[in-house]
Amino acid sequence: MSINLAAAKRIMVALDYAEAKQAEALVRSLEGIPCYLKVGMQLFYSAGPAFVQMLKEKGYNVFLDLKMHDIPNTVKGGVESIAKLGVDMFNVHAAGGKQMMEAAMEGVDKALQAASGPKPIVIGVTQLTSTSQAVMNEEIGIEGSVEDAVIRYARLAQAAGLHGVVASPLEVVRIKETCGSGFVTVTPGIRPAGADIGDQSRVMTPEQAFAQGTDYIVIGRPITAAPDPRAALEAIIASV
Ligand SMILES: O=c1ccn([C@@H]2O[C@H](COP(=O)(O)O)[C@@H](O)[C@H]2O)c(=O)[nH]1
Repeated sequence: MSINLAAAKRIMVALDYAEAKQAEALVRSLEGIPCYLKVGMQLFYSAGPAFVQMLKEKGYNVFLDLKMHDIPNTVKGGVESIAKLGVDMFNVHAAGGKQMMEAAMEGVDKALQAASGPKPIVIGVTQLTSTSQAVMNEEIGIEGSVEDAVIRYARLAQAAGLHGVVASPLEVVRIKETCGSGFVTVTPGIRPAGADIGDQSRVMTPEQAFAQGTDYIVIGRPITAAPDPRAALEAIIASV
């Protein structure tokens, strides 16, 4: 089967596993498909930097999804450590504020002064795709629409010098209108038609998400929990 390489590069597979050996088996099963690989907190906390370095040695683009959110000085230090790993993308919570996001960018510059390498794409998490309108208003206590909240975070992230945001595909058109087409959007909350939504709330299919103009889609369980993950990824690639 021939693979649409351009589409594959814009699909991030979430390696949400407890142990390195499970993630390694998944990566082996996807061999030859140039998808992005996303390492989140579950795998990073157990497998650590060595796992990220192994993916980089295999030539993968890696998104380190640790969603940093702390005081500016701590985030700057954390970013210095992860920028030295040579990841292609990482993120911080936009809710940490402009000063915290600026500190993240300073952390990148400091790491790259010490060890030269390509500059990672730094993105801000807006409203988690598991957060519904009701949860945001009634539990978290943020007023207004989710879309407006996402746009405020996106503007703040852009003002702090970040390259883009994580949001749901439902907000992509407004993010691009507000921040420009070059402002990167990374969209989880992706479910092929008929797939179980699980804990996600703001969802679209892969085809719909790309039709909104998103740059990257993030997909975990529809691939990792499939009986044949490679076939699931190939079907998604073929659908977009
Ligand atoms: O708002 C966000 C930010 C990050 N994620 C991450 O994306 C994947 C989605 O996995 P699925 O199994 O496809 O639901 C997961 O690693 C999340 O931590 C997100 O879903 N929403």
